[in-house]
Amino acid sequence: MAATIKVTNPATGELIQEVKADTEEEIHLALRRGHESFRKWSKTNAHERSRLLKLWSKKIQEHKDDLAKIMTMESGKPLHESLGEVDYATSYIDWYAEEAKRLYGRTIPANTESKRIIVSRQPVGLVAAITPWNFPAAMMTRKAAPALAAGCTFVVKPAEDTPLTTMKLIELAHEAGIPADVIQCVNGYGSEVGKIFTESKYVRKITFTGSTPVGKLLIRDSASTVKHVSMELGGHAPVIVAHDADIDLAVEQTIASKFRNAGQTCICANRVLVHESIVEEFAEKLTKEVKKLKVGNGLEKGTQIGPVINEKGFNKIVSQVNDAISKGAEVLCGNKYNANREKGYFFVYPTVLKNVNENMKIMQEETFGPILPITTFQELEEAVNIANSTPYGLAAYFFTNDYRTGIYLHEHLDFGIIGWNDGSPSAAHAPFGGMKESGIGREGGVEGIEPYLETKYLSIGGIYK
Ligand SMILES: NC(=O)C1=CN([C@@H]2O[C@H](COP(=O)(O)OP(=O)(O)OC[C@H]3O[C@@H](n4cnc5c(N)ncnc54)[C@H](OP(=O)(O)O)[C@@H]3O)[C@@H](O)[C@H]2O)C=CC1
Ligand SMILES: O=C(O)CCCC(=O)O
Repeated sequence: MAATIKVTNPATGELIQEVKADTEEEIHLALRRGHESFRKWSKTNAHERSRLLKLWSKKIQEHKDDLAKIMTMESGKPLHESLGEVDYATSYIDWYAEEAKRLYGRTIPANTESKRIIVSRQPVGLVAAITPWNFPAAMMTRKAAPALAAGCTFVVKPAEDTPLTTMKLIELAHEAGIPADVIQCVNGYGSEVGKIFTESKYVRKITFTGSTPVGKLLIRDSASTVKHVSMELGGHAPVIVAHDADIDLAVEQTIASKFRNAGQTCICANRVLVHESIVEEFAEKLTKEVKKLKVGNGLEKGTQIGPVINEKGFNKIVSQVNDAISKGAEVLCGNKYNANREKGYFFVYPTVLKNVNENMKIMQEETFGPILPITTFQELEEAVNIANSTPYGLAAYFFTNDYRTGIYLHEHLDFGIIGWNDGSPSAAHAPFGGMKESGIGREGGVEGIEPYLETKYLSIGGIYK
Protein backbone atom coordinates (compact mmCIF):
# COMPACT_ATOMS: atom_id res chain seq x y z
CA MET A 1 0.00 0.00 0.00
CA ALA A 2 1.37 3.46 -0.93
CA ALA A 3 2.72 5.50 1.98
CA THR A 4 0.96 8.73 1.05
CA ILE A 5 -1.92 9.96 -1.06
CA LYS A 6 -1.37 13.21 -2.91
CA VAL A 7 -4.46 15.42 -2.79
CA THR A 8 -4.45 17.97 -5.58
CA ASN A 9 -6.71 20.86 -6.55
CA PRO A 10 -8.50 19.85 -9.78
CA ALA A 11 -8.82 23.53 -10.75
CA THR A 12 -5.05 24.09 -10.83
CA GLY A 13 -3.40 20.70 -10.50
CA GLU A 14 -1.52 22.00 -7.45
CA LEU A 15 -0.75 19.76 -4.50
CA ILE A 16 -2.93 20.65 -1.50
CA GLN A 17 -1.73 18.07 0.99
CA GLU A 18 -0.15 14.63 1.25
CA VAL A 19 -2.24 12.32 3.38
CA LYS A 20 -0.77 9.30 5.07
CA ALA A 21 -2.22 6.08 3.70
CA ASP A 22 -3.04 3.60 6.45
CA THR A 23 -1.16 0.33 6.41
CA GLU A 24 -2.98 -2.97 6.28
CA GLU A 25 -2.30 -3.48 10.01
CA GLU A 26 -3.68 -0.03 10.83
CA ILE A 27 -6.87 -0.73 8.89
CA HIS A 28 -7.31 -4.11 10.62
CA LEU A 29 -6.77 -2.36 13.94
CA ALA A 30 -9.38 0.30 13.12
CA LEU A 31 -11.87 -2.46 12.30
CA ARG A 32 -11.08 -4.30 15.52
CA ARG A 33 -11.55 -1.12 17.52
CA GLY A 34 -14.82 -0.43 15.73
CA HIS A 35 -15.97 -3.94 16.56
CA GLU A 36 -14.90 -3.73 20.20
CA SER A 37 -16.59 -0.37 20.76
CA PHE A 38 -19.85 -1.67 19.29
CA ARG A 39 -21.14 -3.24 22.49
CA LYS A 40 -20.86 -0.05 24.52
CA TRP A 41 -22.15 2.27 21.77
CA SER A 42 -25.10 0.05 20.93
CA LYS A 43 -26.07 0.05 24.62
CA THR A 44 -25.74 3.84 24.91
CA ASN A 45 -29.32 5.00 25.12
CA ALA A 46 -30.92 6.41 21.99
CA HIS A 47 -31.46 9.85 23.51
CA GLU A 48 -27.75 10.14 24.27
CA ARG A 49 -26.80 9.00 20.75
CA SER A 50 -29.23 11.58 19.42
CA ARG A 51 -27.70 14.30 21.62
CA LEU A 52 -24.18 13.52 20.36
CA LEU A 53 -25.33 13.55 16.73
CA LYS A 54 -26.89 16.97 17.28
CA LEU A 55 -23.62 18.24 18.76
CA TRP A 56 -21.78 16.89 15.72
CA SER A 57 -24.16 18.73 13.40
CA LYS A 58 -23.64 21.94 15.40
CA LYS A 59 -19.85 21.62 15.20
CA ILE A 60 -20.04 21.12 11.44
CA GLN A 61 -22.14 24.23 11.06
CA GLU A 62 -19.64 26.18 13.15
CA HIS A 63 -16.92 25.12 10.68
CA LYS A 64 -19.09 25.51 7.59
CA ASP A 65 -16.85 28.03 5.80
CA ASP A 66 -13.61 26.07 6.37
CA LEU A 67 -15.23 22.83 5.32
CA ALA A 68 -16.69 24.36 2.16
CA LYS A 69 -13.32 25.78 1.20
CA ILE A 70 -11.58 22.44 1.71
CA MET A 71 -14.30 20.75 -0.34
CA THR A 72 -13.98 23.19 -3.22
CA MET A 73 -10.20 22.90 -3.21
CA GLU A 74 -10.14 19.12 -3.34
CA SER A 75 -13.24 18.40 -5.44
CA GLY A 76 -13.39 21.47 -7.68
CA LYS A 77 -17.07 22.23 -7.08
CA PRO A 78 -18.05 25.91 -6.88
CA LEU A 79 -17.91 27.34 -3.37
CA HIS A 80 -21.65 28.06 -3.21
CA GLU A 81 -22.29 24.36 -3.97
CA SER A 82 -19.84 23.31 -1.25
CA LEU A 83 -21.61 25.57 1.24
CA GLY A 84 -24.88 23.98 0.14
CA GLU A 85 -23.38 20.54 0.57
CA VAL A 86 -22.35 21.27 4.16
CA ASP A 87 -26.00 22.07 4.91
CA TYR A 88 -27.13 19.00 3.00
CA ALA A 89 -24.64 16.85 4.95
CA THR A 90 -25.84 18.15 8.32
CA SER A 91 -29.48 17.69 7.30
CA TYR A 92 -28.84 13.90 7.35
CA ILE A 93 -27.32 14.12 10.83
CA ASP A 94 -30.23 16.23 12.08
CA TRP A 95 -32.79 13.85 10.58
CA TYR A 96 -31.22 10.70 12.04
CA ALA A 97 -30.58 12.34 15.41
CA GLU A 98 -34.39 12.40 15.61
CA GLU A 99 -34.93 8.96 14.07
CA ALA A 100 -32.60 7.44 16.72
CA LYS A 101 -35.43 7.97 19.21
CA ARG A 102 -38.02 6.25 17.03
CA LEU A 103 -36.61 2.76 16.56
CA TYR A 104 -39.80 1.14 17.73
CA GLY A 105 -40.51 -2.54 18.14
CA ARG A 106 -43.93 -4.22 18.19
CA THR A 107 -45.85 -7.09 19.71
CA ILE A 108 -47.55 -9.82 17.71
CA PRO A 109 -50.71 -11.55 18.95
CA ALA A 110 -49.75 -15.14 19.73
CA ASN A 111 -51.79 -18.20 18.76
CA THR A 112 -52.01 -19.40 22.35
CA GLU A 113 -52.89 -17.60 25.62
CA SER A 114 -49.65 -18.70 27.29
CA LYS A 115 -47.34 -16.95 24.81
CA ARG A 116 -46.22 -13.41 24.01
CA ILE A 117 -44.22 -12.39 20.96
CA ILE A 118 -42.11 -9.23 21.04
CA VAL A 119 -40.27 -7.86 17.99
CA SER A 120 -37.34 -5.54 18.56
CA ARG A 121 -34.70 -3.87 16.43
CA GLN A 122 -31.01 -4.01 17.04
CA PRO A 123 -28.02 -2.49 15.22
CA VAL A 124 -26.24 -4.73 12.71
CA GLY A 125 -22.76 -4.10 14.14
CA LEU A 126 -19.67 -2.49 12.65
CA VAL A 127 -20.36 -0.72 9.34
CA ALA A 128 -17.63 -0.09 6.76
CA ALA A 129 -18.31 2.66 4.24
CA ILE A 130 -16.62 3.58 0.98
CA THR A 131 -17.53 7.00 -0.34
CA PRO A 132 -16.99 8.92 -3.60
CA TRP A 133 -15.33 12.24 -4.42
CA ASN A 134 -18.37 13.99 -5.90
CA PHE A 135 -20.09 14.63 -2.53
CA PRO A 136 -17.32 14.14 0.01
CA ALA A 137 -19.42 15.39 2.95
CA ALA A 138 -22.99 14.36 2.26
CA MET A 139 -22.29 10.82 1.05
CA MET A 140 -20.43 10.17 4.28
CA THR A 141 -22.99 11.69 6.67
CA ARG A 142 -25.92 10.00 5.00
CA LYS A 143 -24.30 6.68 5.87
CA ALA A 144 -22.70 7.60 9.20
CA ALA A 145 -25.72 9.36 10.70
CA PRO A 146 -28.22 6.47 10.38
CA ALA A 147 -25.50 3.97 11.35
CA LEU A 148 -24.64 5.82 14.58
CA ALA A 149 -28.29 6.58 15.30
CA ALA A 150 -29.10 2.87 15.02
CA GLY A 151 -26.26 2.04 17.43
CA CYS A 152 -23.73 0.78 14.88
CA THR A 153 -20.08 1.75 14.87
CA PHE A 154 -18.61 3.14 11.67
CA VAL A 155 -15.36 3.15 9.65
CA VAL A 156 -15.17 5.13 6.40
CA LYS A 157 -12.70 5.11 3.54
CA PRO A 158 -13.10 8.30 1.50
CA ALA A 159 -12.14 8.59 -2.17
CA GLU A 160 -8.43 9.24 -2.60
CA ASP A 161 -9.24 12.41 -4.60
CA THR A 162 -11.12 13.97 -1.67
CA PRO A 163 -10.12 12.62 1.77
CA LEU A 164 -9.69 16.01 3.46
CA THR A 165 -13.35 16.95 3.89
CA THR A 166 -14.10 13.54 5.40
CA MET A 167 -11.11 13.68 7.75
CA LYS A 168 -12.26 17.07 9.02
CA LEU A 169 -15.80 15.79 9.55
CA ILE A 170 -14.52 12.84 11.57
CA GLU A 171 -12.35 15.16 13.66
CA LEU A 172 -15.45 17.28 14.38
CA ALA A 173 -17.42 14.17 15.36
CA HIS A 174 -14.76 13.39 17.98
CA GLU A 175 -14.75 17.00 19.19
CA ALA A 176 -18.51 16.72 19.57
CA GLY A 177 -17.99 13.81 21.97
CA ILE A 178 -18.65 10.78 19.77
CA PRO A 179 -16.03 8.28 20.96
CA ALA A 180 -12.94 7.95 18.74
CA ASP A 181 -13.46 4.23 18.08
CA VAL A 182 -17.14 4.66 17.24
CA ILE A 183 -16.51 6.68 14.10
CA GLN A 184 -13.19 6.38 12.29
CA CYS A 185 -11.61 7.24 8.95
CA VAL A 186 -8.98 5.16 7.17
CA ASN A 187 -7.18 6.21 4.01
CA GLY A 188 -5.91 4.08 1.18
CA TYR A 189 -6.59 2.86 -2.32
CA GLY A 190 -10.05 1.60 -3.07
CA SER A 191 -9.28 -1.91 -4.22
CA GLU A 192 -6.91 -2.60 -1.31
CA VAL A 193 -9.10 -1.19 1.44
CA GLY A 194 -12.20 -2.71 -0.15
CA LYS A 195 -10.66 -6.18 0.08
CA ILE A 196 -9.79 -5.70 3.76
CA PHE A 197 -13.30 -4.46 4.52
CA THR A 198 -15.10 -7.26 2.69
CA GLU A 199 -12.88 -10.00 4.16
CA SER A 200 -12.99 -8.72 7.73
CA LYS A 201 -14.90 -10.86 10.21
CA TYR A 202 -15.61 -7.70 12.24
CA VAL A 203 -17.48 -5.83 9.52
CA ARG A 204 -21.17 -6.71 9.42
CA LYS A 205 -22.23 -4.27 6.74
CA ILE A 206 -20.69 -2.63 3.69
CA THR A 207 -22.22 0.60 2.44
CA PHE A 208 -20.94 2.09 -0.79
CA THR A 209 -21.55 5.00 -3.13
CA GLY A 210 -19.69 4.91 -6.43
CA SER A 211 -19.57 3.21 -9.79
CA THR A 212 -21.63 0.14 -10.69
CA PRO A 213 -18.59 -2.06 -11.52
CA VAL A 214 -17.03 -1.43 -8.09
CA GLY A 215 -20.40 -1.98 -6.42
CA LYS A 216 -20.66 -5.38 -8.09
CA LEU A 217 -17.20 -6.34 -6.83
CA LEU A 218 -18.11 -5.34 -3.29
CA ILE A 219 -21.36 -7.33 -3.41
CA ARG A 220 -19.48 -10.37 -4.71
CA ASP A 221 -16.71 -10.10 -2.11
CA SER A 222 -19.17 -9.54 0.72
CA ALA A 223 -20.77 -12.90 -0.01
CA SER A 224 -18.00 -14.91 1.65
CA THR A 225 -18.97 -13.55 5.07
CA VAL A 226 -22.64 -12.83 4.20
CA LYS A 227 -22.46 -9.15 5.04
CA HIS A 228 -25.34 -6.75 4.67
CA VAL A 229 -24.80 -4.48 1.68
CA SER A 230 -26.19 -1.10 0.65
CA MET A 231 -25.19 0.11 -2.79
CA GLU A 232 -25.77 3.54 -4.28
CA LEU A 233 -24.37 3.13 -7.78
CA GLY A 234 -24.37 4.77 -11.19
CA GLY A 235 -27.28 6.42 -12.95
CA HIS A 236 -28.28 7.49 -16.43
CA ALA A 237 -31.18 9.80 -15.75
CA PRO A 238 -33.66 10.54 -18.53
CA VAL A 239 -35.61 13.80 -18.67
CA ILE A 240 -38.91 13.53 -20.55
CA VAL A 241 -40.43 16.81 -21.69
CA ALA A 242 -44.05 16.23 -22.75
CA HIS A 243 -45.81 18.33 -25.41
CA ASP A 244 -47.82 20.23 -22.78
CA ALA A 245 -44.86 20.97 -20.47
CA ASP A 246 -44.08 24.41 -19.11
CA ILE A 247 -41.00 24.86 -21.29
CA ASP A 248 -39.38 27.60 -19.21
CA LEU A 249 -39.69 25.49 -16.08
CA ALA A 250 -38.37 22.42 -17.91
CA VAL A 251 -35.35 24.41 -19.13
CA GLU A 252 -34.62 25.84 -15.69
CA GLN A 253 -34.96 22.52 -13.87
CA THR A 254 -33.06 20.51 -16.49
CA ILE A 255 -30.15 22.93 -16.11
CA ALA A 256 -30.36 22.65 -12.31
CA SER A 257 -30.22 18.88 -12.57
CA LYS A 258 -27.61 18.57 -15.32
CA PHE A 259 -25.02 21.15 -14.33
CA ARG A 260 -24.84 20.70 -10.57
CA ASN A 261 -21.24 19.78 -9.71
CA ALA A 262 -20.29 20.08 -13.42
CA GLY A 263 -22.60 17.18 -14.20
CA GLN A 264 -20.83 14.84 -11.81
CA THR A 265 -23.73 13.47 -9.81
CA CYS A 266 -25.36 10.10 -10.14
CA ILE A 267 -28.81 11.70 -10.46
CA CYS A 268 -27.80 14.29 -13.08
CA ALA A 269 -29.97 14.51 -16.17
CA ASN A 270 -28.01 12.40 -18.64
CA ARG A 271 -30.31 12.41 -21.69
CA VAL A 272 -33.22 14.64 -22.58
CA LEU A 273 -36.20 13.29 -24.53
CA VAL A 274 -38.37 16.09 -25.85
CA HIS A 275 -41.68 15.79 -27.67
CA GLU A 276 -40.95 16.55 -31.32
CA SER A 277 -43.55 19.34 -31.42
CA ILE A 278 -41.60 21.50 -28.94
CA VAL A 279 -38.00 20.42 -29.42
CA GLU A 280 -36.93 23.52 -31.36
CA GLU A 281 -38.25 25.93 -28.74
CA PHE A 282 -36.88 23.84 -25.87
CA ALA A 283 -33.42 23.47 -27.42
CA GLU A 284 -33.17 27.17 -28.28
CA LYS A 285 -34.18 28.36 -24.80
CA LEU A 286 -31.97 25.80 -23.11
CA THR A 287 -28.91 26.63 -25.18
CA LYS A 288 -29.36 30.35 -24.53
CA GLU A 289 -29.25 29.72 -20.76
CA VAL A 290 -26.43 27.15 -20.88
CA LYS A 291 -24.20 29.59 -22.75
CA LYS A 292 -24.45 31.95 -19.75
CA LEU A 293 -22.95 29.44 -17.28
CA LYS A 294 -19.59 30.64 -15.99
CA VAL A 295 -16.75 28.11 -15.99
CA GLY A 296 -13.78 28.56 -13.65
CA ASN A 297 -12.03 27.84 -10.40
CA GLY A 298 -14.70 27.08 -7.79
CA LEU A 299 -13.11 29.54 -5.36
CA GLU A 300 -13.68 32.45 -7.75
CA LYS A 301 -16.83 34.46 -7.26
CA GLY A 302 -19.53 33.72 -9.80
CA THR A 303 -18.19 30.33 -10.92
CA GLN A 304 -21.02 27.95 -11.78
CA ILE A 305 -19.07 25.13 -13.43
CA GLY A 306 -15.81 23.93 -11.89
CA PRO A 307 -13.29 21.49 -13.34
CA VAL A 308 -14.06 17.80 -13.68
CA ILE A 309 -12.39 15.66 -11.06
CA ASN A 310 -9.50 14.11 -12.98
CA GLU A 311 -8.07 12.96 -16.30
CA LYS A 312 -9.94 9.65 -16.25
CA GLY A 313 -13.26 11.47 -15.88
CA PHE A 314 -12.27 14.00 -18.56
CA ASN A 315 -11.31 11.27 -21.05
CA LYS A 316 -14.63 9.51 -20.58
CA ILE A 317 -16.57 12.74 -21.25
CA VAL A 318 -14.56 13.67 -24.34
CA SER A 319 -14.85 10.18 -25.80
CA GLN A 320 -18.67 10.28 -25.41
CA VAL A 321 -18.88 13.69 -27.10
CA ASN A 322 -16.58 12.66 -29.97
CA ASP A 323 -18.49 9.43 -30.45
CA ALA A 324 -21.80 11.34 -30.62
CA ILE A 325 -20.45 13.89 -33.10
CA SER A 326 -18.95 11.17 -35.30
CA LYS A 327 -22.40 9.53 -35.44
CA GLY A 328 -24.24 12.71 -36.43
CA ALA A 329 -24.92 14.76 -33.29
CA GLU A 330 -25.16 18.51 -33.77
CA VAL A 331 -23.30 20.76 -31.27
CA LEU A 332 -25.55 23.63 -30.12
CA CYS A 333 -22.94 25.01 -27.71
CA GLY A 334 -19.78 23.92 -25.90
CA ASN A 335 -17.53 21.08 -27.06
CA LYS A 336 -14.80 23.34 -25.75
CA TYR A 337 -12.17 22.42 -23.19
CA ASN A 338 -9.46 24.01 -21.09
CA ALA A 339 -7.28 21.08 -20.13
CA ASN A 340 -3.65 20.70 -19.24
CA ARG A 341 -2.52 17.13 -18.83
CA GLU A 342 0.91 18.08 -17.48
CA LYS A 343 -0.40 20.44 -14.85
CA GLY A 344 -3.41 18.19 -14.19
CA TYR A 345 -6.53 20.29 -14.61
CA PHE A 346 -9.50 19.58 -16.84
CA PHE A 347 -12.34 22.00 -17.55
CA VAL A 348 -15.22 21.02 -19.82
CA TYR A 349 -17.47 23.81 -21.08
CA PRO A 350 -21.19 23.07 -20.82
CA THR A 351 -22.23 21.37 -24.01
CA VAL A 352 -25.63 20.82 -25.62
CA LEU A 353 -25.96 18.19 -28.34
CA LYS A 354 -28.97 17.70 -30.61
CA ASN A 355 -29.95 14.90 -32.97
CA VAL A 356 -28.54 12.23 -30.71
CA ASN A 357 -29.67 8.64 -31.09
CA GLU A 358 -29.64 5.36 -29.24
CA ASN A 359 -26.47 4.15 -30.98
CA MET A 360 -24.33 6.77 -29.34
CA LYS A 361 -22.37 5.94 -26.17
CA ILE A 362 -23.76 9.04 -24.46
CA MET A 363 -27.26 7.54 -24.65
CA GLN A 364 -26.10 4.27 -23.09
CA GLU A 365 -23.46 5.19 -20.47
CA GLU A 366 -23.29 7.47 -17.47
CA THR A 367 -21.45 10.65 -18.53
CA PHE A 368 -20.47 12.39 -15.28
CA GLY A 369 -19.80 15.67 -17.04
CA PRO A 370 -21.57 18.85 -18.23
CA ILE A 371 -22.90 17.41 -21.49
CA LEU A 372 -26.59 17.48 -22.36
CA PRO A 373 -27.79 15.34 -25.28
CA ILE A 374 -31.27 15.99 -26.71
CA THR A 375 -33.38 13.53 -28.66
CA THR A 376 -37.07 13.48 -29.59
CA PHE A 377 -40.11 11.23 -29.23
CA GLN A 378 -43.62 11.12 -30.66
CA GLU A 379 -45.57 8.89 -28.28
CA LEU A 380 -45.19 8.68 -24.50
CA GLU A 381 -44.76 4.91 -24.69
CA GLU A 382 -41.74 5.42 -26.95
CA ALA A 383 -40.22 7.86 -24.42
CA VAL A 384 -40.76 5.35 -21.60
CA ASN A 385 -39.16 2.55 -23.62
CA ILE A 386 -36.08 4.67 -24.35
CA ALA A 387 -35.89 5.82 -20.73
CA ASN A 388 -36.10 2.26 -19.38
CA SER A 389 -33.73 0.78 -21.97
CA THR A 390 -30.57 0.87 -19.84
CA PRO A 391 -29.40 -1.25 -16.91
CA TYR A 392 -29.67 1.85 -14.68
CA GLY A 393 -32.67 2.85 -12.59
CA LEU A 394 -31.68 5.65 -10.25
CA ALA A 395 -33.35 8.98 -11.11
CA ALA A 396 -35.72 10.08 -13.86
CA TYR A 397 -37.42 13.41 -14.47
CA PHE A 398 -40.44 14.47 -16.46
CA PHE A 399 -42.20 17.70 -17.24
CA THR A 400 -45.91 17.81 -17.89
CA ASN A 401 -48.90 19.76 -16.63
CA ASP A 402 -51.30 16.94 -17.44
CA TYR A 403 -51.95 14.75 -14.41
CA ARG A 404 -52.80 11.76 -16.65
CA THR A 405 -49.41 11.96 -18.34
CA GLY A 406 -47.73 12.46 -14.95
CA ILE A 407 -49.31 9.41 -13.35
CA TYR A 408 -48.65 7.29 -16.46
CA LEU A 409 -44.95 8.24 -16.46
CA HIS A 410 -44.61 7.77 -12.72
CA GLU A 411 -46.07 4.28 -12.96
CA HIS A 412 -44.09 3.17 -16.01
CA LEU A 413 -40.60 4.52 -15.34
CA ASP A 414 -38.34 1.95 -13.64
CA PHE A 415 -36.44 4.39 -11.44
CA GLY A 416 -36.16 4.82 -7.67
CA ILE A 417 -36.26 8.62 -7.66
CA ILE A 418 -38.63 10.58 -9.88
CA GLY A 419 -38.83 14.34 -10.27
CA TRP A 420 -42.14 15.64 -11.74
CA ASN A 421 -41.56 19.25 -12.76
CA ASP A 422 -38.66 19.05 -10.31
CA GLY A 423 -34.95 18.78 -11.11
CA SER A 424 -33.75 18.72 -7.49
CA PRO A 425 -35.52 15.88 -5.69
CA SER A 426 -32.84 15.02 -3.08
CA ALA A 427 -33.72 15.52 0.59
CA ALA A 428 -32.60 13.95 3.86
CA HIS A 429 -36.21 13.08 4.69
CA ALA A 430 -36.82 11.13 1.44
CA PRO A 431 -35.59 7.65 0.42
CA PHE A 432 -32.77 8.03 -2.12
CA GLY A 433 -31.72 4.97 -4.12
CA GLY A 434 -31.93 3.05 -7.32
CA MET A 435 -33.48 0.06 -9.04
CA LYS A 436 -31.75 -2.45 -11.33
CA GLU A 437 -27.96 -1.94 -11.54
CA SER A 438 -28.20 1.44 -9.81
CA GLY A 439 -28.17 -0.12 -6.40
CA ILE A 440 -29.59 -1.87 -3.40
CA GLY A 441 -31.31 -0.12 -0.51
CA ARG A 442 -32.30 3.45 0.24
CA GLU A 443 -30.57 6.31 2.04
CA GLY A 444 -32.51 9.08 3.74
CA GLY A 445 -36.02 9.13 5.16
CA VAL A 446 -37.42 6.51 7.49
CA GLU A 447 -36.17 3.86 5.03
CA GLY A 448 -32.55 5.01 5.40
CA ILE A 449 -32.05 3.62 8.88
CA GLU A 450 -33.56 0.19 8.14
CA PRO A 451 -30.38 -1.19 6.49
CA TYR A 452 -28.50 -0.62 9.76
CA LEU A 453 -30.95 -2.67 11.81
CA GLU A 454 -31.60 -6.35 12.41
CA THR A 455 -35.02 -7.62 13.41
CA LYS A 456 -35.15 -9.95 16.38
CA TYR A 457 -38.17 -11.59 17.89
CA LEU A 458 -38.67 -13.00 21.30
CA SER A 459 -41.24 -15.68 21.93
CA ILE A 460 -42.13 -15.98 25.61
CA GLY A 461 -43.95 -19.09 26.78
CA GLY A 462 -45.53 -20.22 30.04
CA ILE A 463 -47.39 -16.96 30.70
CA TYR A 464 -50.10 -17.21 33.43
CA LYS A 465 -53.62 -17.20 32.09
N1 LIG B 1 -22.91 6.90 -7.76
C1 LIG B 1 -22.09 7.91 -7.71
O1 LIG B 1 -22.38 8.87 -7.06
C2 LIG B 1 -20.76 7.84 -8.35
C3 LIG B 1 -20.61 7.29 -9.59
N2 LIG B 1 -19.36 7.27 -10.16
C4 LIG B 1 -19.25 6.74 -11.54
O2 LIG B 1 -18.05 6.01 -11.66
C5 LIG B 1 -17.23 6.58 -12.66
C6 LIG B 1 -15.80 6.41 -12.27
O3 LIG B 1 -15.50 7.16 -11.10
P1 LIG B 1 -14.54 6.56 -9.99
O4 LIG B 1 -14.12 7.61 -9.05
O5 LIG B 1 -13.47 5.78 -10.68
O6 LIG B 1 -15.55 5.61 -9.21
P2 LIG B 1 -15.22 4.44 -8.22
O7 LIG B 1 -16.43 3.63 -8.04
O8 LIG B 1 -13.97 3.75 -8.68
O9 LIG B 1 -14.83 5.22 -6.86
C7 LIG B 1 -15.72 5.47 -5.81
C8 LIG B 1 -15.11 4.97 -4.49
O10 LIG B 1 -14.85 3.57 -4.60
C9 LIG B 1 -13.48 3.29 -4.26
N3 LIG B 1 -13.00 2.14 -5.02
C10 LIG B 1 -12.44 2.11 -6.26
N4 LIG B 1 -12.17 0.84 -6.60
C11 LIG B 1 -12.54 0.05 -5.57
C12 LIG B 1 -12.52 -1.36 -5.33
N5 LIG B 1 -12.05 -2.22 -6.22
N6 LIG B 1 -12.98 -1.80 -4.16
C13 LIG B 1 -13.47 -0.96 -3.24
N7 LIG B 1 -13.53 0.39 -3.41
C14 LIG B 1 -13.08 0.89 -4.56
C15 LIG B 1 -12.78 4.59 -4.60
O11 LIG B 1 -11.54 4.65 -3.93
P3 LIG B 1 -10.29 5.34 -4.62
O12 LIG B 1 -10.64 6.78 -4.71
O13 LIG B 1 -9.19 5.05 -3.69
O14 LIG B 1 -10.14 4.71 -5.97
C16 LIG B 1 -13.78 5.62 -4.12
O15 LIG B 1 -13.70 5.74 -2.73
C17 LIG B 1 -17.68 8.02 -12.77
O16 LIG B 1 -17.36 8.58 -14.01
C18 LIG B 1 -19.15 7.86 -12.57
O17 LIG B 1 -19.73 7.42 -13.77
C19 LIG B 1 -18.29 7.76 -9.49
C20 LIG B 1 -18.38 8.31 -8.25
C21 LIG B 1 -19.66 8.44 -7.61
O1 LIG C 1 -24.11 11.55 -6.95
C1 LIG C 1 -24.41 10.99 -5.90
O2 LIG C 1 -23.95 9.90 -5.58
C2 LIG C 1 -25.28 11.60 -4.89
C3 LIG C 1 -26.15 12.64 -5.45
C4 LIG C 1 -26.28 13.74 -4.50
C5 LIG C 1 -27.67 13.84 -4.00
O3 LIG C 1 -28.46 14.50 -4.65
O4 LIG C 1 -27.93 13.29 -2.95
